[in-house]
Amino acid sequence: MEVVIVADARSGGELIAKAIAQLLRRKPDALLGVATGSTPLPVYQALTAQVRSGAVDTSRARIAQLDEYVGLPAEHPESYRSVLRREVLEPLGIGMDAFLGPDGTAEDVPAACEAYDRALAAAGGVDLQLLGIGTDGHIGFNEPCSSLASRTRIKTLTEQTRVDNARFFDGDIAQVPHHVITQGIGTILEARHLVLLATGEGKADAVAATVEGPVAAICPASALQLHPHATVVVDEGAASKLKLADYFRHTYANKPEWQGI
Ligand SMILES: N[C@@H]1[C@@H](O)[C@H](O)[C@@H](COP(=O)(O)O)O[C@@H]1O
Repeated sequence: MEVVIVADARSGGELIAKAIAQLLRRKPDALLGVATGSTPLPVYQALTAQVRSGAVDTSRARIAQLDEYVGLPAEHPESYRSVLRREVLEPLGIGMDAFLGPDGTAEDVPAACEAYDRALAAAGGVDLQLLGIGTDGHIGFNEPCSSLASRTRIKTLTEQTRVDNARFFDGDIAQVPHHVITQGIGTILEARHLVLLATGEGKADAVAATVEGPVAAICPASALQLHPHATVVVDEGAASKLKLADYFRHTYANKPEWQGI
């Protein structure tokens, strides 16, 4: 696992957007796994700026969703499908025909979950999966004690995650669904490159457990330690509880630039 400590969220966004641009130059129809939440927004903004300046071409790129609320109509402004359309697809000029996501409105949710895993595999797998992290170490919506081998499935949100996400629902927790579909940890680990972005001191404990703690289901993001190409990008706040911060700074500063992340 590589840990890159950046000055702020904006620099983190630019670094990851650069890696995505490099991937798209190598593979124009790459399947990009994207996450919702506030943290990845600087990545999407930096990538959009690159598209507008002509530095990167996203016309053949494909987008895959990480997770979704169960029961919210697809057109609900806070369904993750709507959020991704607004924050990723439209700014990057990518159409819904290049979008893969689970059906959170399906009558048969387990069948919809299995269908999504099959669709990801049929699309050739995710090339780069961008991840945020919950304060409890969750990735996607894999809450603590999720199986590290899990596939896409339905999960019940913890009260903390519903409280955290109420800000997207007028601060009204009653509007936050209890159930979600999330790519499983086993599914996420199949992506070729995992890039987790965490910013702010509020994520410092979760980041320390992810990077320096044991691989354990209590911290789902610690499963990244099992992946051969995982990059954790953190700002100073999110890095503040890393014991090996100086080591991470030193190795990244001395890395050959052509390697990228
Ligand atoms: N399902 C999403 C996660 O994918 C995201 O990483 C997390 C953190 O969100 P934020 O980046 O806003 O802190 O929120 C939600 O739970």
